This record gives sequence, structure tokens and C-alpha cells, in this order.
Amino acid sequence: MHSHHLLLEEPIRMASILEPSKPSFFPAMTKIVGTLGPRSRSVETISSCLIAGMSVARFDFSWGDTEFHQETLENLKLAIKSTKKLCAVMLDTGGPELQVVNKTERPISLEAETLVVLTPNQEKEATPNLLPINFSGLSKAVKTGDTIFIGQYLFTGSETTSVWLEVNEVIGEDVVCLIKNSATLSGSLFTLHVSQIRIDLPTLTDKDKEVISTWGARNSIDFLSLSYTRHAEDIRHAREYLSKLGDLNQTQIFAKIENFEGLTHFDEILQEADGIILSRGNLGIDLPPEKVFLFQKAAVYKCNMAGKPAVVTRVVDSMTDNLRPTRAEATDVANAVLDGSDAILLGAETLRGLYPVDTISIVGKICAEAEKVFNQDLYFKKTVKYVGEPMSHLESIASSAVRAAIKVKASVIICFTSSGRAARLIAKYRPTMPVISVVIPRLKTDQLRWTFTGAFEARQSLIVRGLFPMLADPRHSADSTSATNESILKIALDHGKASGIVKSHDRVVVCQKVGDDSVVKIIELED
Ligand SMILES: Nc1ncnc2c1ncn2[C@@H]1O[C@H](COP(=O)(O)OP(=O)(O)O)[C@@H](O)[C@H]1O
Ligand SMILES: C=C(OP(=O)(O)O)C(=O)O
Ligand SMILES: [K+]
Ligand SMILES: [Mg+2]
Repeated sequence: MHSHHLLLEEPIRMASILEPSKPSFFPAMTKIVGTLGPRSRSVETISSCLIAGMSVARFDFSWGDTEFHQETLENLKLAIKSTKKLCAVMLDTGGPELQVVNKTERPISLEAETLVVLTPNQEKEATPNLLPINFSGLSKAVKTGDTIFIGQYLFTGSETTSVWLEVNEVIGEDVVCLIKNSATLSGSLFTLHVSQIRIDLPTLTDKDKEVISTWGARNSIDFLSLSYTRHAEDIRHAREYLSKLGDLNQTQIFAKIENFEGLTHFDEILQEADGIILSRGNLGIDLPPEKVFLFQKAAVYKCNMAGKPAVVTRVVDSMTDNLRPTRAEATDVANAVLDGSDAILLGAETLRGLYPVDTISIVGKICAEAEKVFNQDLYFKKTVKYVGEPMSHLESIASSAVRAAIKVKASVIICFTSSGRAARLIAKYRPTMPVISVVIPRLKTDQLRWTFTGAFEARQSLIVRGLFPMLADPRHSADSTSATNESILKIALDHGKASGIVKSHDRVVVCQKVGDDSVVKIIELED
């Protein structure tokens, strides 16, 4: 096999594997999304998470009320202030999630080879033979032989608190199931996933709308993670809803692909969405185990070619209770990077895990190692070929900037942008060095007041591999005269120096507009 068929740059000396990695300012180019919850909500812990490399905080509204999440968010703001690390905010919807209703919250022990009835009658108490659920349409959606999975909220798959059921018979609104493995359901929230069926509930529920219009609007959320996206129409509908909520017309929508229906409509969903979350937790139940990797490779490739961020979930479940990942997990994280992912999303590990900070730090280190051997050359060629000719003006500038930066061994690419488009296009070509995206604010008006754009655009690049945003002073508002260009560039370089990514005598590639012309220039720094 020729080296250009390999994912890795060749050859790798075995001895080099044992050399310790040099510490670097950026933990990794791959971004880390952390779900914040009981174990990760003090200012102190969140600060440590930011320092360890978390750049997006996910607030999961499957669980917890707006007050709880607001308190966590206020702590996040304090942590951002004290660490001076930027962090974007993601609201994750509950969506059409099926849940077991266990009012007493007493543990329920289910025994293998016995029967349990799932009933929509929520007045009933949960017992080892009867589990009330929050959905009355289940009996119409399933048939004998279907597989149902019940797991603790943010189930890790490796615990004895998850159970597999097989539908035995349907009686009226009740579904009688055979329990396949013994397990004890303990905890306050259990989710239910039926393999490969259609749940007749809206993707954006009334409760989701309520949360978005209150908590979401109040906090100008950067990302909406749309749980159980199944059609492109789901995205169009959510966008239409956001467009009426002031600032939220700037919120990016990430489609969470977590079942077979979403997978079937992947291409049309990708066209409408701003990014994709490969929700491997749920999808891992819909897909046979031997197909999971194939979905990941195909989906990440499509995202890469579209230049839209791909986020992979459920990577180091075992770190919820342990200080080190399993071998399989450590390898899986690296493979996600080699496949081309932009970000890794942590769930149970940061929300209720014992080691949220260590998890972020270890995942970041694995990502950084994988990035070093990522076959950029092969990736670049693949992308150029896919895009074809003639290339758009800006895409050609962006790919040339990456090529030039690699050829001259630049330590950083500095990209001026207002909309964020140019920086995203540069990231699409997966430069091996960090990109400082210098977001230049633009003055805009809604006929009532004047405001600056830029804050959303800067934070939204925090989920894109390799992009590190810097918001320019609004006094430098976008006129791209050479005097303002020069003064902003100087600030960006100082920022790069202060953060340790650029040093004296380094080469830097700059992407900017001079007058009406887009230029790529290579500069060599002095002392
Ligand atoms: N304020 C600015 N000053 C100088 N160059 C800029 C500015 N904003 C964008 N550019 C450059 O203009 C080109 C178009 O970038 P793009 O991000 O699409 O612009 P916009 O933000 O206006 O949509 C790129 O070469 C980019 O580096
Ligand atoms: C991230 C996932 O979904 P959630 O944590 O919202 O259940 C998943 O299914 O992988
Ligand atoms: K959710
Ligand atoms: Mg899920």
C-alpha cells in the first residue's frame, strides 16, 4: 500500500512514541464540549475545565430546571472572567425523548427472563413489573420482537444500571416486554430508546420552545443542539423559531443525529444545519455495533467536505468513575480526530463524573497527539478534488493560505473576518497550525438601536478545529483601510506572542482584504 493511502504520515519511529510531548499553549486544535452539571458547576471546577481546554459548555435541558442551569451559567461567566478563556454556550433540547417516570425515585431491580409492562399511566408507581413512561403512543409504534433500551440519564453503556428489553406483546396502550439482562435502575432520570422506530412527537417540543424563549434568549445562546433531528424540516422549523427571538437569529443550529431516521436524511439535514453532532449514545442503540464506525467515517467526511463542524459524543464513558480511559476509549478518541472531527462532546464524564477536569485534560492530550500524525496532505488533496473547479474566489484564497502556511512552516495563520466565513473556510482545509480568527465588529441597526456584530461569530468558532478567535476593538470597525489593517494585525500578533504561539523570527500567514482585494501574505517576524 502506498503511503498516500494511509491515514498517518509515514514513517513513525517506534522510539519517538516514547518521547514525552512538549507542553504547548493550546491543549489541542480539536475542541472539547463539556456538559455542565452537579459535578461541574462551581466557579472553581469550571475554571479548571476552561484551563484544561473546554471551549464550549453544553447545558442539557433533558434534565434540570432553568434556575439550576442559570446558576451554573453565572458561575461559568465568572470563570471566564477570572481565567480569561473564552467559552461558548450550547443549549441542548430535550426533544422527543422517552423517559421512565419514577416518582418515588426508589431503585427498581429488574430481573432477567421476567416480564415488565411499560404503561403510559403516569399515576402508577414504578415497580420491577411495571414502568410508567411519558409517552402514550409507544404501543402503536412498536411490534413484537422490537428492542428497547432503558438507561440512566447520560447512560454510559458500561454500567449495571442499563437494561435491554424485547417487546413480547402489546395490550391496549401497554407494552409487555421480556427483560434480557438483570439490572437495577437507580437515579432520578431514565431514558428509553426503542431501536429503529418512528416516534410521533415534534422535534422541537413546547417545553423546548419555552426554554429557548426564556433561558436561551436571556443568555444569547451561541449554539442550539437540536436533539433527535430527523429531517431537514426540523432545522428549518427551529431556525424560523429562533429568528423571532431577537439576538437568537444569530444562534447556530447543530443537528443531533441520534437515530436511524436522522441517518437516513443525513444529506438534507447537513445542508440546512450549521453543524452536526454525531450522537453515538443513542445511535449506538439503533445501529448494529459493527456499523457504528462506518456511520462515523461517512458522516464526518460529509461534514468536512461541506466545511461544517462535526462533533463526536460518548468517548470516555469509563472516566465517569475512573481516572484513566480504557484502551479502546483512548484509541477511539484518536480515531475520531484522524477521521476529521472538529470537536469531542463529553456527557456523563463532566456532568456527574468524578474527574471532569482530568477527563478534559486527557482527551485533549490524545487529540493533540493524533493531530500530529493526521495526514494533512492527503486530506488537503481530497478536499480540493471534492470542491472541484472553478473554485470560488474565497475558497481558493483560503486553501492557498493553508498551503502557503504549511510550505513556509508558519507558526500561525491570522485571518481577518466579520462574518466568520473566511476563517471557517481556512479551517476546512485543516491547517496544521492554529488559526487566529480576528473578528472585526460591524455596526448594524434594527431601526431602533445600533449594535456591533462579532461576539457570536467569535464564540461560534470555538467549536471549529484549529480556530482560536479574537474579537477586535469596535473602534477598528470594518473599513479595511491599510492603516486599520496594520494596527489590528499588530494587536493580533501581540496576542499570539502573549499566548505563546508566535515567537520572534516566526513566519506568519495573514489573510485579509486590502481595499477590495483579498490577499494572502507571508510575514517574517523580527525580534
Ligand atoms: N475587516 C476586515 N479587514 C480586512 N480584511 C477582511 C475584513 N473582513 C474580512 N476580511 C477579508 O475579506 C475576505 C472575505 O472574508 P469574509 O469572512 O467572507 O468576509 P466577511 O466577514 O465580510 O463576510 C477574506 O480575505 C478576509 O480575510
Ligand atoms: C449526546 C447524546 O445525547 P444526550 O446526551 O443528549 O442523550 C448521545 O446520544 O450521544
Ligand atoms: K438532550
Ligand atoms: Mg442522545
